[in-house]
Amino acid sequence: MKRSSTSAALAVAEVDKATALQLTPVSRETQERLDRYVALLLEWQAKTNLVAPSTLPHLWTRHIADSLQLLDLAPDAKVWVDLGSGGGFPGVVLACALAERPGAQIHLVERNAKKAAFLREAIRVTRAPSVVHLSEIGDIVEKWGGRVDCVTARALAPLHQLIGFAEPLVKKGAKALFLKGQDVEAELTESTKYWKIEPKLYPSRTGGQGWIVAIDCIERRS
Ligand SMILES: C[S@@+](CC[C@H](N)C(=O)[O-])C[C@H]1O[C@@H](n2cnc3c(N)ncnc32)[C@H](O)[C@@H]1O
Repeated sequence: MKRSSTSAALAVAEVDKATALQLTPVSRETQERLDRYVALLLEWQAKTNLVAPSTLPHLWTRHIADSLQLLDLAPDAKVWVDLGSGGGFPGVVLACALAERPGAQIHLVERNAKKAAFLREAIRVTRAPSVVHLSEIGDIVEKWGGRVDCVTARALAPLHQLIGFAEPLVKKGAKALFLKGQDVEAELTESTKYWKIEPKLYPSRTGGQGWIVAIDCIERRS
């Protein structure tokens, strides 16, 4: 890349980071953790596809603020389970933000060994309170033994499948928070064929056509 285009890219990234931190402000300690996470992600992105390359110039708004906005919807939650964490959204970002909260623990469930290795390294460099489970989601949620306050997922599966993944944890008292795109209404219509749910919908703070679906109670239709 030529020097002028490199500095233009850096300027775009700076503006994006400032925008993200305005949308979802964090403490200085959390920002330092997130900076370490972003540096690691950019290093690994060269060899492992962790996020869509087209989203890299807007990493802070598209991925980090998108993840951070979940915190206000579960302000007292300490134990989180993030399903299909991939490159760490929203799980690693939440873990960075909750690092100072006593008792906070974020479980990251990922079946891809390379991505799980990245997640472990991200936790190491950020010292975030988190555990990586290299596992199929079904195997983990069915035998979940401890407390869980919140279950999250982003870009993992259609909503009716996410509800099926989350059901055992919601039955144990967790609130489900799913980050969804513009087709949320159609996905909700499909979901109600299989599940009795009373979802709440929140528009994404990061703009675009995104929505957050919050569900407190899940019952399978017979
Ligand atoms: C499209 S990526 C999204 C990653 C991240 N949540 C994000 O928003 O950037 C979906 C991730 O879920 C993982 N995944 C899909 N199905 C899974 C399953 N049944 N059990 C565990 N991980 C799964 C994939 O390996 C992949 O890393």
